[in-house]
Amino acid sequence: MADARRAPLKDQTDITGARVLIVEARFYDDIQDALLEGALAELKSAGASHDVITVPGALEIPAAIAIAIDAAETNGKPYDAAIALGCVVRGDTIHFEIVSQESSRGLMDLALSRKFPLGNGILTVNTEAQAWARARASELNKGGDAARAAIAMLRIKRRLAKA
Ligand SMILES: Nc1c(NC[C@H](O)[C@H](O)[C@H](O)CO)[nH]c(=O)[nH]c1=O
Ligand SMILES: CC(=O)[C@@H](O)COP(=O)(O)O
Repeated sequence: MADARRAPLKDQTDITGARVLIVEARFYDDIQDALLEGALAELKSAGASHDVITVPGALEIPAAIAIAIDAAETNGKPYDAAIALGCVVRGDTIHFEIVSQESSRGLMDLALSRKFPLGNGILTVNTEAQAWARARASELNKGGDAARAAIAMLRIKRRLAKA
């Protein structure tokens, strides 16, 4: 597997108190627990609060994020960033391509159209073994990767807003 270590980003713009939405697809419960553990550890070290919404599968994640963002804005408690977590494992049909590509496209559309800091932690793998290699709670955890990406984008957004 390609080296999963990431060069630490230099931007340390304060995001203490940021509200982060996590939308998780609990298709593989135990793998999801590991991804969520990795993401929560990153949010804790960044001083951000979080809410978790659970959906049936990865295909539902983008819509759930859009619904939750709008509801939070209406309630006067907007989210500052979002993290998508899930695991899509290839089966016997082309459904894998649909679920993995459409969930990813939906997240990208959201991030671009709303200029919204978002991390994609949806694993798209051929086997559960590949998923576990990317979900175990360590520096390889893709849940932690997605949280770091969302945090990095939020720091950029806040820094540029002050510029
Ligand atoms: N096969 C996987 C799915 N499939 C379900 C879809 O995400 C969706 O919930 C369904 O098509 C109804 O709209 N979801 C995963 O998250 N992981 C999979 O491996
Ligand atoms: C990613 C999926 O939807 C997949 O797990 C479904 O399996 P299959 O393609 O055999 O129906």
